[in-house]
Amino acid sequence: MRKVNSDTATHVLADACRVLASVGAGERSLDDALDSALDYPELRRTTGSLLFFYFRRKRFVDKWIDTLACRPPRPRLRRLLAAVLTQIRFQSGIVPESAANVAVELAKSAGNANEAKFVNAVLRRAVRELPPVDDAPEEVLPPAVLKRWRGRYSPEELAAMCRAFLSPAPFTFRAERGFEPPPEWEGTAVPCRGPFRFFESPKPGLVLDSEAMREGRIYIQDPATTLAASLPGMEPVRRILDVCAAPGGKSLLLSERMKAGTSLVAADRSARRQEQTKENFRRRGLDFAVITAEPRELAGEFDLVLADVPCSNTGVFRRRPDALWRFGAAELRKITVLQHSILDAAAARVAPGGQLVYSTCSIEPEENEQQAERFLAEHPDFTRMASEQLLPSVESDGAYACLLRRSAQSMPT
Ligand SMILES: C[S@@+](CC[C@H](N)C(=O)[O-])C[C@H]1O[C@@H](n2cnc3c(N)ncnc32)[C@H](O)[C@@H]1O
Repeated sequence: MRKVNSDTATHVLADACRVLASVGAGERSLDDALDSALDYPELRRTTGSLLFFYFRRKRFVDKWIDTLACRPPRPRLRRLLAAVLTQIRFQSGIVPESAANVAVELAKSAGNANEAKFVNAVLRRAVRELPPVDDAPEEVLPPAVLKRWRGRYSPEELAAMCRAFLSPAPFTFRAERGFEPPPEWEGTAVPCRGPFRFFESPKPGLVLDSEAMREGRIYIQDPATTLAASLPGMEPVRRILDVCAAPGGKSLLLSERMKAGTSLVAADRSARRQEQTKENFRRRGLDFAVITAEPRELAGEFDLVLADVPCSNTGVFRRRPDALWRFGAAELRKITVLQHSILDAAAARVAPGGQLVYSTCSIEPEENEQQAERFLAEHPDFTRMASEQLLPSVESDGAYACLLRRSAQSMPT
């Protein structure tokens, strides 16, 4: 086992606590918190990895804290215990006693001797009595999610989803036509929709640091993203609008399918995310228009409109395990109202006879089929041409996409 430099270990643990405080009771995503709450951004990977383990095993770790502590720890100490117990039980490269020592020193440095004593007592016991780990869905999935999914999936499907939740997602990337990953990347082809080429590699460092990455010849993406981009027919399409484009992943996929002379407008409400869209297009040598605007502020008529809307992310829990812990009835209501308004705004930009693709990375019916049903009931000039959902598995993320066509006879909006 690796003995980690104690400064590094202290910084990682302290930053993990900061990020957990910033995530709070579910107001912020783990990715956003990692982007903004770190004192040591150079250690982001290590801190992120620890917190990914935590959100996959949150149910176990939280229960363990309750068993070990004779009284409920105050939030600051609970966060410290959550982080260090995750290291002790789930991070195989870490010596449990060293992790415990670092946590006790951190508690001491906060200046409260009683708190440090408490942390010391809890952790000495934890290291002596490592409890067995159970991978059953009721020991892993957040209760709110388990309750919903039990009604929808068979025990076998639920167990498979749980296995996927517990396994870190493989590092996958899309390669442009004609690009072959060099042998040292040890890339293996991954199945996907449409004419795209996806690979999995156990060497993310080599891939991320490559010339091909800088030139945009490859793009880090999950194969499930090809579902939305492979549905529309491209033959009559000359004008494309992506209303939720940032950071450009699906626009890039469409660019591989579009005919010469087709234009694409990539719109998104987030100026910050659009900087990344611009950079992704620049690397690829694409001169698509990038605009910052809300979907309802957009104008013009397009042969193909893509609405890849914000969602609960329940289909991408392998990459965002914290999303399942943020999921709840109130969040679902809020996000479906937003999706409804974005889909309506996107539909208004579809030319008569044009196509509309609605997509999410959720597997909740309210965000997928039920949105499509509501839309069709309110827009009789649209017809559903196809729709499909992928369930998350150890091979790919979950996704949903629906292709709608506007009648050629309908009046322009
Ligand atoms: C799922 S992401 C899009 C991912 C993108 N299509 C890709 O493949 O790279 C959803 C996007 O919707 C945008 N969005 C547009 N209108 C929004 C609104 N009113 N509220 C929140 N997000 C909105 C977000 O900024 C975000 O970039």
